[in-house]
Amino acid sequence: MGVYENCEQTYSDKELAPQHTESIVNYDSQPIVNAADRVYKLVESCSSDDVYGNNVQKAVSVLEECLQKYSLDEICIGFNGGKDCTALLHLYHAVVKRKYPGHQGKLKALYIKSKLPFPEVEKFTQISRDKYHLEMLHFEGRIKDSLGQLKANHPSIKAVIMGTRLTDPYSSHLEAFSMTDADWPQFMRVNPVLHWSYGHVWKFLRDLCLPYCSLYDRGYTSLGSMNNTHPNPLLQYVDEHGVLKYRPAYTLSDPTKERDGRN
Ligand SMILES: Cc1cc2nc3c(=O)[nH]c(=O)nc-3n(C[C@H](O)[C@H](O)[C@H](O)COP(=O)(O)OP(=O)(O)OC[C@H]3O[C@@H](n4cnc5c(N)ncnc54)[C@H](O)[C@@H]3O)c2cc1C
Repeated sequence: MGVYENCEQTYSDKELAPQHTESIVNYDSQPIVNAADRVYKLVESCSSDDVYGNNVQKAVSVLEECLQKYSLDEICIGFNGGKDCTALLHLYHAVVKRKYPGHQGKLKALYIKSKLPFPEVEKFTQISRDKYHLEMLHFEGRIKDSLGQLKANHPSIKAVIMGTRLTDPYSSHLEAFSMTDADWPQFMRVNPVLHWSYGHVWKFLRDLCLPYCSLYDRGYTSLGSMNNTHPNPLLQYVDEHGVLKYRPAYTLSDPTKERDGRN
């Protein structure tokens, strides 16, 4: 598993676990190397009534439009280790590979560290940095202040690609390309996965065998900081030994309860 050898169990590891050998799994051991081929194959083969496939297609075309409007130097992806931007990072990587096949440089990623980050999130962002060859633009503290520092320290950046979905708080008015609000540091917010559902994000991560933060396999369905995030109570169960456990995030059946572990 290369870079992932020391990391906590991911979905991909679980699929390889010995107890699962009786089932047939479409496992991709090199999902990042094969990103462009697999993503574009998915997009090219989807039918008009396939909501998931159409959402992936839409995300790819928003990213392609972004790459027409801005150079790679003018773009960074907002990456905090959450599931939405994990799916998005893979899409961005795939679209860049398709448009610039010989590109060897690093993609810029913005990571604003919260006051009390989960160590698992920190670790996952580092693993992703190495695996996707990211240049991390690292800040700490409030998002708004950090964006002010981003503008001052990296004046070439004009657009931030984000994993925001319409169901996120205060996001229902957003479009694929929306400037930040007038009282925020000015960046173009690029929102390729706005119309994705909770289930679409998990389908994408699991179908493409992408690594994701291990907290999601321990019942967390939406990640904030350590002081305001818990496993989702809807995923709780008691095992045969009477031990309280949590099912993985992708098993959550009611997507409206995604943030039930956050306060
Ligand atoms: C670039 C940017 C521009 C913003 N502009 C505005 C604005 O104009 N007006 C306003 O009211 N609020 C703005 N916000 C705040 C935003 O609306 C959310 O409040 C914030 O993203 C946290 O939401 P969440 O907890 O739901 O996180 P998420 O659902 O995880 O956030 C959605 C997406 O934002 C990005 N993101 C979130 N947190 C981070 C982080 N710590 N480091 C890097 N990327 C991150 C990721 O791409 C993530 O997928 C902005 C945030 C960012 C990162």
